[in-house]
Parts: sequence; C-alpha cells; structure tokens
Amino acid sequence: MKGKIIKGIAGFYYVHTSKDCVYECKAKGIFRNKKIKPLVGDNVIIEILEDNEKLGNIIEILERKNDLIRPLVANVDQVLIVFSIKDPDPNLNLLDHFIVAMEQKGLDITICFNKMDLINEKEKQDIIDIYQQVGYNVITTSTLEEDGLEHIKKILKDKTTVLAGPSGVGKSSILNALQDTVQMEIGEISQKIKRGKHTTRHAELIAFDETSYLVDTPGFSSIHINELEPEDLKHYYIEFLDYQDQCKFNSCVHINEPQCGVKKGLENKAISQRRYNSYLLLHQELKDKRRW
Ligand SMILES: Nc1nc2c(ncn2[C@@H]2O[C@H](COP(=O)(O)OP(=O)(O)OP(=O)(O)O)[C@@H](O)[C@H]2O)c(=O)[nH]1
Ligand SMILES: [Zn+2]
Repeated sequence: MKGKIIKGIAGFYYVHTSKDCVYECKAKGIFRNKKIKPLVGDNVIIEILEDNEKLGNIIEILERKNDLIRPLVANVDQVLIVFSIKDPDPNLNLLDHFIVAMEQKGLDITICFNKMDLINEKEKQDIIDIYQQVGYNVITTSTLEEDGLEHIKKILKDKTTVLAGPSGVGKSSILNALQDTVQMEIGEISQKIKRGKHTTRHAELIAFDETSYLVDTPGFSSIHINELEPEDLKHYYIEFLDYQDQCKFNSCVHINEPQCGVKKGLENKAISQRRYNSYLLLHQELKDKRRW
C-alpha cells in the first residue's frame, strides 16, 4: 500500500494512506544499510502487519523530489510566503529576500498578505500590484475575520506546502485556522504518540485529504540564501528573464552595463523600480559577503 509519512518519532513513522487511515510503521533494516533515513514527506510503500491496530512496515521509499533542511521535510511542492499588510508593515526588501531563497529551492511561490482587516480596501493596493505584475499568485487574508481561508485551501489542493514569513505576521494563526477544518483521526494518532515523551520538535504534515498536505511548523522565519554568487542573483528575479535577451552582454547583471534590456524594462515601467531597488541592495549584500 502506498502512503506518505506525516510524522516520525523515535523510530516510528506515521504513514497516511488513502481513506484517511494512518498506520504506525517501523522502517525495515534495508534502509539503514543504504544509509537512507525515512523523512517526513516521503512517499512510501508499506506492508500491513495488523489492519485492526493499524500497524505496518515501511518496505520502500519512493524517489524524492527534494528535501529541505529547515524544516526537515521531503517532497515539498510549494511555499506560501506570509507577510502582514500592517502590524508589522511589510518590509518589501525582506519579502524579496524570501522570494529569492524560495526560488533558489525551486519551490512554487504564492504570496499571502494577511491582516487585511487592518487597512482600507484601496490602501496598499500598490504593494499587491507589484507582485502580481511580477507574475506571482497573490492572495489576501484576515485570520481575524476568517477571510480568505477558502482561497488558501484551494492553493493547498494536491500539493505539499510549507509556510514561510517573518515573525508576527500570522503564520501560526493561519495554521490553526486551517487545522480546525481538518477532520482526520487526529485523536487516534495523538493517542499513540503520547506513549513516549519527546522534547525535540519535528516537522509534521497536516493531511487535508489524500494528496494535500501542509507542513505544521512555520518553517522559515529566518532565511538563508545558500552560496549565491552576486552575479547569479538575477536568475531569481523572474521578471528580469523576459528582458535579459535584449541585453548586449550575456553576463549582464543589469547594473552598470550599457544597452541593458532590464534597464529598458524599468524605463517603460514593465519592471517595478521597487523590485529593482531591492535587487541592487541584495546584490550589494552578496558582494559584501564575498569579501569576508
Ligand atoms: N488584526 C489581525 N491580527 C492578526 C491576524 N492574524 C494574526 N494576528 C495577530 O498577530 C499576532 C501574531 O500572530 P501569529 O499567528 O502568532 O504570527 P506568526 O507569524 O506565527 O509569528 P511567529 O510565531 O513569531 O513566527 C497575534 O497577536 C495574532 O492574534 C489578522 O488577520 N488580523
Ligand atoms: Zn542587463
């Protein structure tokens, strides 16, 4: 039977299979020999030992699409980057920083502006426009007024999703609001899990249905851009890609070079000055880092 590991504790793996069943499984020795450790998020094949007790063995780990380090989860498809529209005001340089980090990991990105109840309808629409113009899916929510949650659920459908965003923007509130809507045998699982006491906090998946999962820890509240050379940053500002073939030089980083397509895009306002400024800032940061 096929399933997905949604939780791992002390050598036990909890595998979510079709019809919302969760089996408590051990991994057979073969993985240890191959030096593969099952991860939360892994798609696996299990053999059932005891159907009444929902006990099984993991006999195969299916090929991983990717594995993230923080949180430690396999096969994440997308990220929902949460920023608040107010309290705290969105720091757009930081948002772009998040976007670059997630683009680098190859995750699909949706941007969620939360706390929409704190502003008037038209206020700050320009911020939303900037990111829609880039081509990102932007949604707006208020967990306080339970607004936009249906929209989030639609985005979660058939994907494994992780939340990211700075502190205080409402990631936990979104998780809680969504979790309230999940009807699963949570009780049964937590009974089993309570047997042992564990202090370390591992990532878990919340199953919405057989193919939709959300990582339960608001994973990235700080960001690391891994080993990125300043001249490679341009690849992660995806709106530049449409203009770079108009650059005279292939190696153009769109700063001081003559005949730059991205600069032309800026002039005719197809590329946002706001985004370009954050590009310059981050480019300089990466250069400074290299000097260390
Ligand atoms: N007005 C308003 N306040 C909200 C909304 N969502 C969350 N808050 C409040 O914002 C504060 C921070 O919310 P959290 O959900 O803890 O934010 P977080 O992103 O998980 O923060 P960290 O745990 O620090 O990463 C809390 O006081 C929430 O009650 C919202 O939609 N509107
Ligand atoms: Zn250029």
